[in-house]
Order: sequence, then structure tokens, then C-alpha cells
Amino acid sequence: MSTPTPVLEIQKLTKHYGGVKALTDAQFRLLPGEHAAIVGDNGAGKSTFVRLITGAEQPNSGDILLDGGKVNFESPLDAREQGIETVYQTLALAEDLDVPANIFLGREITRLNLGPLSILNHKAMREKSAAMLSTTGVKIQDMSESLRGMSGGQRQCVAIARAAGFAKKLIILDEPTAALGVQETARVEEIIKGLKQRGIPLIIISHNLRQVFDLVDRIWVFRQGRIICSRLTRETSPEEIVGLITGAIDPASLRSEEAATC
Ligand SMILES: Nc1ncnc2c1ncn2[C@@H]1O[C@H](COP(=O)(O)OP(=O)(O)OP(=O)(O)O)[C@@H](O)[C@H]1O
Repeated sequence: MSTPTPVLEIQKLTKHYGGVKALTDAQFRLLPGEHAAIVGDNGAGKSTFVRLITGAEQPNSGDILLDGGKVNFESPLDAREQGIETVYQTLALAEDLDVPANIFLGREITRLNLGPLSILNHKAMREKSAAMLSTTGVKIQDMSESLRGMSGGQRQCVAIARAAGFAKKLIILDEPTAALGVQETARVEEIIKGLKQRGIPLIIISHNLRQVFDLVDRIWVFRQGRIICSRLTRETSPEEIVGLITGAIDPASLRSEEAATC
């Protein structure tokens, strides 16, 4: 059986800051409908990788392919327009605005487009927001409430619903539950499982191995500025992943056709 064209493929991506080799020759792929995790110790190169594939920075060399075609991201907006939605830890939400205004932040629907004097179509934004939240399984009692009154978990859910509503290709979640309690974490994880059922490809950066094993199909291990290995979740274990992260396990010892790409 032939492998489908990856939604995202990364070939030999490299980023050095002067003498600091933040990322060297990174190889990565995300298949249609796949959920993947990026793991690694502090300083392993995960954030650098994410900045490159979301257009926040440009690589020194290497290629980014979306659905098999080479792309160049000049900016985060560029990556977004080409189909990559990212939910950063900061969430990029405006606390004083209500839910529809946040969902359409920077992508407002207008009734009359007169440049700076455009008239917003609040009704359309409200209706589309309600549909996006409902499809993603996010329950918000009062959409006209500003985000200031909402919990961290609710805000995270709004940010994920927005990403899911606009993502043409894939979603990237950067430590989505790092700041959340147990119940809110469980809620956000349910939302992420819903995205899997809808076939939306996703990359999650997480230090929480329990979460990673619960949510994703494949785990990519970063170590000292390189992607050293990827493992199918069902064919590995938390102990093995920790061994790869720390260097106690040599990825070459795991090489096998179906289970790993190293
Ligand atoms: N703008 C920069 N200038 C110089 N060095 C940088 C820069 N950004 C990252 N680095 C270095 O590149 C290496 C990889 O950093 P990166 O932040 O990508 O790691 P990380 O895996 O995301 O770590 P963490 O889990 O702590 O966020 C580190 O040595 C870091 O100090």
C-alpha cells in the first residue's frame, strides 16, 4: 500500500543562530488526519521548529511542503493564509472582547467594506461562531460575555475552536494545557480527541507524556537540535520515549520499517 501524500513534510530544515545550532537537518511528516506530538528536553529545538513552520522565523536551509508542494512562509499571517492555524500559549485572544469578536479577530466579516469605515456584520459573526463552537464541542453559556470572565480552560477551548474553524490544512497546539487544572485539562483533551474524529491533522507540543500517549498517533523526539526519531504511539512506551529524550536509548537500536523513522 502506498503512503498518502503528507499534509506537512519537512526536509532538512536548519536554523542556526550564530554558533548556536538550534535545529539541524530536521525531517518530519504529518499524514492526513494524523495527530502527532513533539517532545524533547528544554533547548532541544522544539520551539525553533514551530517558529519555522508557522512563519515566525525563516530557516537557513531546508524545505517545507504542504500537500506535496513547496512553500515559503514570510510571516505568521502567510502561514495562516496557507492553512496552518497555531494556538500559542498566549492564546492571542483579546480579554475585553466577546467570543464572536475573538473568533473573528483580524478576520472580521463586514456588511459594507469601506476600509477603515467598514461596517461589521455582527449577526453573521455570532452565527458562525456559534456553529464553530458547536462543531468543536465547546459549550459557552453566554457568547456576548467578554473573555475576562472566563476560565483558562474556556479560553483555550475558544482558541482551539477558532483554529479548527479556520484551519485549511492543520492545527498546531503549543502546550495547550500547561496552565490548566486537572478538570480543564480533561475538557481540552476531549476537544482535541474530537478534532481527531473530524480528521483534522494536528501537531501538539507537550511535556506531559501521559497526555501525549492518550492523544496522538505518532511521537517525534527532539534532542540537542535534531529530530532523532519518530515512534508510532502504539508501538512505544513512556519509558522508551524518556530514554530517547535523555539519550539513554540510541535511536539506531530501534530502527524498524513500520515503527520508526530515524
Ligand atoms: N533567538 C535565538 N537566539 C539564539 N539562540 C536561540 C534563539 N532561540 C533559541 N535559541 C537556542 O536554540 C536552542 C533550541 O531552543 P528552543 O527554544 O527551540 O528549544 P525548546 O526545545 O523549544 O526548549 P523549551 O522546551 O525550553 O522551550 C537552545 O539552545 C536555545 O538557547
